[in-house]
Formats: sequence, structure tokens, C-alpha cells
Amino acid sequence: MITTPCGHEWIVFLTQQVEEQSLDTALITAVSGLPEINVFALYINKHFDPQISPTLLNADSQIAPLSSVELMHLLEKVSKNKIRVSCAFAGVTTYVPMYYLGTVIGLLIVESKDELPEDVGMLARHILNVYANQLALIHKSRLDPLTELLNRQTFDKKVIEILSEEDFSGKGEISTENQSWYLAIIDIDHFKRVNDNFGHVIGDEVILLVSRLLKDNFRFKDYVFRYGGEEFAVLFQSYDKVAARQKLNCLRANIAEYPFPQVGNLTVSAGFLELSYVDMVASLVHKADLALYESKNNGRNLVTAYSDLGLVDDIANDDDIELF
Ligand SMILES: Nc1nc2c(ncn2[C@@H]2O[C@H](COP(=O)(O)OP(=O)(O)OP(=O)(O)O)[C@@H](O)[C@H]2O)c(=O)[nH]1
Repeated sequence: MITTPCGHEWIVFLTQQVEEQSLDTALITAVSGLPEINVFALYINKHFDPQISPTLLNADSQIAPLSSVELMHLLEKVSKNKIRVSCAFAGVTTYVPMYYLGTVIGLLIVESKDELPEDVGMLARHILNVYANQLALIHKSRLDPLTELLNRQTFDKKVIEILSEEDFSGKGEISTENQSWYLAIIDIDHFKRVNDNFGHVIGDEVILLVSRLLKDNFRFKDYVFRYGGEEFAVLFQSYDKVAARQKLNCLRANIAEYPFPQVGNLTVSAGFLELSYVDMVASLVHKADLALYESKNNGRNLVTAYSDLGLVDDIANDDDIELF
């Protein structure tokens, strides 16, 4: 791609990317296409959180990796909206900040023999900022607007991503730290009554508060989705079924105790199962739903595992069937 002085073509290229991975690749391509930029490292904090250290985007960088402490120190230094240059015997290192809404969320480090021309540094800065805006847009498109939980469209993709993770493949079904992945579907009990008695605005507020309780009860690395109106899905890791059930019961109890403004007390029901590589996403959801119905049928405010139902699972129990 030819680079015009304003970098117009790179901006068009970056803003055409609608997937995070292709956007990352586009950024690496754009930066490596800039004149006089050959050796570089791109560090980005994809959580847009100034407390979290950025991580390296171009893993094959020839520049020695920096520690979190070094990176946080550098971010602070470049946060004055400046391109910083440090000269040493071996050459010049240039630090270009990446901004999002006034906060530095990343850094481009370039090592070169001579100082980079000013217009190249400025162009790099524009490209980084366009990337940050596009990344934020992609992140937003995955969220439910009311609750800011992950939306249903993102759910299937995430399950498939988890199932195809390296340490999940084969029959181990083991994830990081020897924990397994679980899927839970959680539904607010008698939610229609909330709408009927207090109106939709209060109903929406209840959905929002339940979403917050859900987020607070799970960890950073778990995934919480708004699956339907008053239905939520959670993908979380646990050592075993007992621990998974305990986690969900803890959430259930926290919600039951929570004083919802105007409405008072509410409960939720849940159904869950361990993710299995033999199942398709629709089948996993169907099984979690069956367990959820069991909770509802047994009086609500309950957690049921799919395995509690004692159903014969033809596919999962047949080791000879190869689905992939
Ligand atoms: N306020 C509000 N209500 C919603 C939203 N999405 C779905 N609902 C309502 O949620 C209610 C769901 O009701 P049902 O599926 O009958 O279930 P329920 O009353 O929760 O009863 P059980 O699930 O059987 O315990 C319906 O009245 C929907 O209109 C939303 O985004 N906001």
C-alpha cells in the first residue's frame, strides 16, 4: 500500500476491519508499511483501563520485551501527548503514544539508526488513534446496550473459541489451571410480575441490577452475557461440578438477599453443565435450558445441573462418535 502524507489509505483500511483479530493484523501491517519503521513493538491495553499494563501485539518483535513496571512507567512518560525520543550509541528509540478518550492505552516503540522524520511519527500517532477508536467500536458492538454485558451475538463465537482452545482439544476438557469450563443459564423468576406491577422502566432497572450482581459474582476471566430479555448466560471456570454449583448458589443467594428498589426481593433460577467438546453450541444451551426448567418446575430460586436430570446423553456418552 502506498503511503500518502496524510495516511488516508491506512485510515480507510483500519476502519474497514470489523473483527478484533483482523484489526490487529491491519495495525501491524500499517505500522510496518510506514517509511523508516522496521524494528518496532506495539503494546496495547485492550481493556482500556489505565491500571492494567498493556500487552505486546506483534509477538515477533525484535525489540526485547518490557516488564509491566517498565511499561507503566513509559506510559506515564508519554501521557503528555508527546512522541518521546531517546538516543543511545546504538541508535534511536522513539515512543509513540496511543490515545483513547484522553487516556494513553498503548505505545509504539520504534528502534532506528537515525531519528524518525517528524511527519512519520505524527502519521504513526494518527494510525494508533484510529486503531484505538475502531477497537472500542468493535468492543461496543459485542455489548448489550442496557446492561453492557456481552450480547447474545457474541455468545456462540465465545463458546466455539473456548472449545477450540488448545488445552480444551482432545478428551481432556481441561482448561487453564486444571479447571473446566461451565455454562450456566440464569433466569429471573416471575419477572413478568415486576413489569406488570411496577412498569417496564423499573423492570429494566432490575435487569441492570441483576447484571451488576452477576458481574460482581464472577471473575474478570469469566464471560457474562445477556442471553435474552431477563435471561443470562455465564461461561465460567471451576475445578469441578461441586465448586461450580457452589458458585452459582452463592450468586443465587446474593440476588435473593438484594433489596431491589421499589420491588423488594427477587430470585433467580439456574441450570448448568460442564462444556464438552462433543456438543454443538445449540445442544449445550438446550441442556442448560433443560436444567433451568427443572429449577423452575421445582419451585424456582434453585440451581440444577444437567447431570442431575439423569438423562441418557447418547452423543456425549458414546466415545466412538467423532463429530469433528
Ligand atoms: N422491562 C423489561 N422486560 C422485559 C425485557 N425483556 C423481556 N421482558 C419481559 O420479561 C417477561 C418474561 O416473562 P416470562 O417469560 O413469562 O417469565 P417470568 O414471568 O419471568 O416467569 P418464570 O420465568 O416462569 O419464572 C415478559 O413479561 C417480557 O415482556 C426487557 O428488556 N425489559
